[in-house]
Formats: sequence, structure tokens, C-alpha cells
Amino acid sequence: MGVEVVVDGLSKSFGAQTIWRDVSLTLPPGEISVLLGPSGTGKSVFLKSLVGLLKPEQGKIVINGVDICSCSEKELYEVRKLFGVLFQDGALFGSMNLFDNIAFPLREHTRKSESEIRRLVLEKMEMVGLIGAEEKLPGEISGGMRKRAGLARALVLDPEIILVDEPDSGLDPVRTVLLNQVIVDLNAQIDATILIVTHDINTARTVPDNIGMLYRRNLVMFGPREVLLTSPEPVVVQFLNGRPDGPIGMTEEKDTGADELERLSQISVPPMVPQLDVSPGMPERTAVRRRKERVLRQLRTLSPSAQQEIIKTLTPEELALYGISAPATGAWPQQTEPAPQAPAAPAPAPAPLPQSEVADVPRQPRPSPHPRDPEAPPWAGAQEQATEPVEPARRRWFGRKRGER
Ligand SMILES: Nc1ncnc2c1ncn2[C@@H]1O[C@H](COP(=O)(O)OP(=O)(O)OP(=O)(O)O)[C@@H](O)[C@H]1O
Repeated sequence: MGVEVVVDGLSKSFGAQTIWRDVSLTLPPGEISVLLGPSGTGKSVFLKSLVGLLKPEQGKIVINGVDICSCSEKELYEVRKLFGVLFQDGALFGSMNLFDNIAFPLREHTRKSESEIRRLVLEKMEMVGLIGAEEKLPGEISGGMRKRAGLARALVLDPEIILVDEPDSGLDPVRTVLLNQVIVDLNAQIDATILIVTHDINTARTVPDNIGMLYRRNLVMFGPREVLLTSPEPVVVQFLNGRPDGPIGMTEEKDTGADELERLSQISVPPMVPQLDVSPGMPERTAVRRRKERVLRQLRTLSPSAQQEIIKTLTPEELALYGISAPATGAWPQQTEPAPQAPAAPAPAPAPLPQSEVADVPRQPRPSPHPRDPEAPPWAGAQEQATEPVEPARRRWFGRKRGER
């Protein structure tokens, strides 16, 4: 299984330009996560920081117990072996055929025999559907094939963490969906921890287990996909609807008028769509089961709308197993804490949760479109207000507090 990546209080600047500050998140092992954000918010800088190509000024990135922000070069070299990276353009050598491009890391970093290299390269080419294209040069194939070749090369050293920078860039919507399917199938086969940076709304809605968003030098949120995909935060609503009006402008520093925010608060988030399933014949994604257990343990800490979406996906057996009662109108599911461990023998299944009851649960109140503090980002006030009814203790739907695991 892939390894966990713990990012804690990370800040990165270039000279006087702060790219992002105090970013904390955990990429759960073996799960697929997506990082969204408008152009220029530092998503690529974040990926490069994760592999140690850029050094953040503050914070930690802990992988297998090693903080790669403060470790020795030797330790960093070892940790880097865990990564496979697919860059935006595939980063293929134009003068090498696909076979040699994909074999390159094996020839550079291992002492494997040519016959073993051949076996491994063909295995990865098969995984991404490129068998038969071994002799092609990068310039002779489509953008989608180049991406898949880049992915095969990222896979060839059997990484436990795969970083994918804008897999959709330069691809038409169909090729993007096909590449997304390859990534989901790969996750099922090798169970690697995957982080995808993308602008593509469809990718964000259908591929990941978890989603985060960078905006105005902050990580707005990071958590189970249901949290962001049902969030009424103006920046999220604008992004997911691809609208010109809202806090995101052509320049990052755009000031959003109260009228514009008010208008945006009337627009609903698009309904959730199911995650991409694995292709027929592929193994199941074990990450799905692990994620479900993890998310159910933190269910009561999530936004009501996210809870509602998660509960909709549960079978009656799972509702019984996790002690989640069907939400009566106006009430949220009650769950005893600490979250229950799965009992040895499942309790008898209750009657199925009536769909009408799930649908009737009121959505969380829309936050005020007016931020409390003119310096604070637009979601800052909204988050506190919306969290209040869920639990008296301090709520965090998105991300983690510093030091929180
Ligand atoms: N090596 C560098 N030196 C100085 N500034 C840099 C460097 N790398 C990135 N930047 C700056 O960091 C900011 C964020 O860049 P980055 O490429 O990470 O954004 P992004 O969110 O990935 O954008 P896009 O979605 O358009 O690819 C930009 O202003 C960019 O100019």
C-alpha cells in the first residue's frame, strides 16, 4: 500500500512573494486526492515541494517518518525513490522511442538486466494501454498517448506515491476521461497514494477520494470529496460551476463586491455525481473500503451536506454496523463517540433508510456573503458560522489543525 504524506504548517515564498502559508493536510495512504485552485495559486509549487525539488521556508512534510524539509540529502534521495511524477507535458525525451523513455529510470537508477527491464517496461505499458507503441517517438503520438507514456515512466520504479500535474492539460474531454480511468484502474492495481493537480471540474468531481483547494495563498479546505463538492463557499461554488462572477478573477487579488457574493450565494453547487468505478476485470480499489471506514469515523465532524451525501452511499448493513441512525427530518445522524470499530459479527440490518428522509434533511444555512474581517478570505467567517450547529466543540470540516493527525 502507498504511504501517508503528512504536510504540517507549510509555507513557501519566492522573495517577497508568498505563494501559500500554513498549509496542513494529510494524503491518506493509497487514496486518490485532488488539489484544485485557480491558476497561479501554487499547485505546481506544492507538488515540487512534496518531492523536495523546492524548499519551503516553514513547516514539515513527513513521509515514512522523515521530514523531507529538514532531512539530509541522503535521506531525501531515499524518500524520492517512493515517488513517481507525471509532469504536465509528460517530460519525455523527444529523440527516444517510448520504450527507451519508459526504461530510462530503470537504466539510470537500477542495475537490472535488459531482459528484466524489458519485462517491467512492457508491464507498465500494458497498464496504461500502450502495448504496440514501443517504437513510436513522442512526436509521432497524440497528447493523450504522451500523457500515458509519462505515466508509465512514472510507474516504472514501482512508486508508492504518484504525483500527477494537470493530467487534463491539452487533452480533449474524452481523452481526459480515459486518462482518469487509467489512474483509477492503476490505483486499484498498485494501491499507491495519488495526488492530482487539476483545473478540470469533471476530474475533480469523479476521480478523487479527497479534495483540497488552494486560493489566495491558503489551503481553503482539504478533506473527503463530499465536503468540497457540497460546499456553499463562494469560491468553491464559482469554481465548480465555472462561473465568471465570484471571488476568483483574472488576477488573484480581485475584490469581490457584496452584491456579487450575494448573487453567488443564490447559485447552488452542482449535484454530486458518483466516483469513477474501476474497469471490468480490474481488482477492487481497497482504498474505497479504507476511506469509508476513515470517513465514517469522522462523520460528525463534517458539514451536514457532506454527511448527507456520505450516508446516501451506505447500505443498510453499513448503517447498522456503524451505529448511524436514519436522520429524522431536521436532525442529523447521531453517532456515539468514539467512533465504533467494526464488530466481529455485523448487527442485523435495519430497514433501508427512506430516501425521502435523506432528501428532507435541511441543507446547512448559507453563510453570510460578507466576510467579518476585510483582510480575511471570504470563507473565513462563513466557515465558523456554518459549523456552529453541528457540535458545540470547535469544528473543522476541512483540513487539520496544526499538529492534528
Ligand atoms: N522557481 C520559481 N521562482 C520564482 N517564482 C516561481 C517559481 N516557481 C513558481 N513561481 C511562482 O509561483 C506562483 C505559483 O506558480 P505555480 O506554477 O505553482 O501555480 P499553479 O497553481 O500551478 O498555476 P497553473 O494552474 O497555472 O499551472 C507563480 O506566481 C509563479 O510565477
